[in-house]
Amino acid sequence: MIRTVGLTKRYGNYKAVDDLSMHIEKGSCFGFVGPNGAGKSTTMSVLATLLEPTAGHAYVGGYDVVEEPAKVRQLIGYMPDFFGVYDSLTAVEYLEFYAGAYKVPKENRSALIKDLLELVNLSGKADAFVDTLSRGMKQRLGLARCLIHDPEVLILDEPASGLDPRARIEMKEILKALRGMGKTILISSHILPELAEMCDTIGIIEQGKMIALAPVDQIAAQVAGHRVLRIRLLDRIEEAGYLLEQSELVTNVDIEGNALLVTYTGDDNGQVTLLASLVSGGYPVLSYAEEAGNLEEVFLTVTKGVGS
Ligand SMILES: Nc1ncnc2c1ncn2[C@@H]1O[C@H](COP(=O)(O)OP(=O)(O)OP(=O)(O)O)[C@@H](O)[C@H]1O
Repeated sequence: MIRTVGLTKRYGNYKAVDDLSMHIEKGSCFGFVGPNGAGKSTTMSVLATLLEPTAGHAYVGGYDVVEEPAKVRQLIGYMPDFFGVYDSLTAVEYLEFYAGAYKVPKENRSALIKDLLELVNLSGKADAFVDTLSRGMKQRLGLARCLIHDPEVLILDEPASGLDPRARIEMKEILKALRGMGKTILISSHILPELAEMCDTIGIIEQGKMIALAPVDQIAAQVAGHRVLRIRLLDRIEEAGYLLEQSELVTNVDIEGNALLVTYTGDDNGQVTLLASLVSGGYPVLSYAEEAGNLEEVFLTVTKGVGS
């Protein structure tokens, strides 16, 4: 449903998106995660036909975003990371304005707007002025706005950013409902675990390049080659760290209090050998454990150092 092929976008000499290729199946939810400035918004703006690529191609529903932008716009609902709302309008008036812009037949508008407000849990705020809504409510109204022409594809640039935990949960629930309706969703965030809860595929982008892309249940496994071991010792911490650094399966050792955080690229058998080398060397190992397959950890591991 969405495809980019060698997509590249430069701002002057700076490559914000660098030879990015990805494919998002119809009906799936693709989580686009990356640190600030990674190129998520730029990629999404190209897909939303607001920016032209410098090189490469992007397609939505088979339409080239440069060749047939009008067709693409009809297919997508795009929610930018920052958007203004017209404060002097009520929630209903705001949606009526967009329904008009998308030429929704007049006779259908009020039922449609009622349904959309219900979907985004804003029925009680139908006649409230937009400037009286909380940030979370404004975000949900923005989501309703991008659904006004019943698009098949949603491109949502950090829809949960700046929201408190409760508002994030509400947003997540709405997105799940949209998935249930069969929409294809491309959603970005800085927060991998949050995306993992609702997406089926995760792409991690940094410095304009896709550095990991896998089904959500495999993204941790994909980087399992870089798991982190936490080894607590009674003493001789630095010495033990030095010993472990000699292993070619260990790429980094950090000391945190009385624990070593060991970045490890081997398999389970190698871990046993590593522990055995500590024990046989007489190091007083208190505990030895793999850090839980924490997705935030995965994210930090794969993005570590690339952007710094
Ligand atoms: N109009 C512009 N002119 C010049 N550079 C830009 C422009 N827009 C973005 N950039 C740069 O391109 C890079 C990618 O920005 P982009 O907004 O796509 O990243 P992002 O992953 O969405 O980041 P964030 O999570 O902070 O929104 C950044 O270094 C940014 O400073």
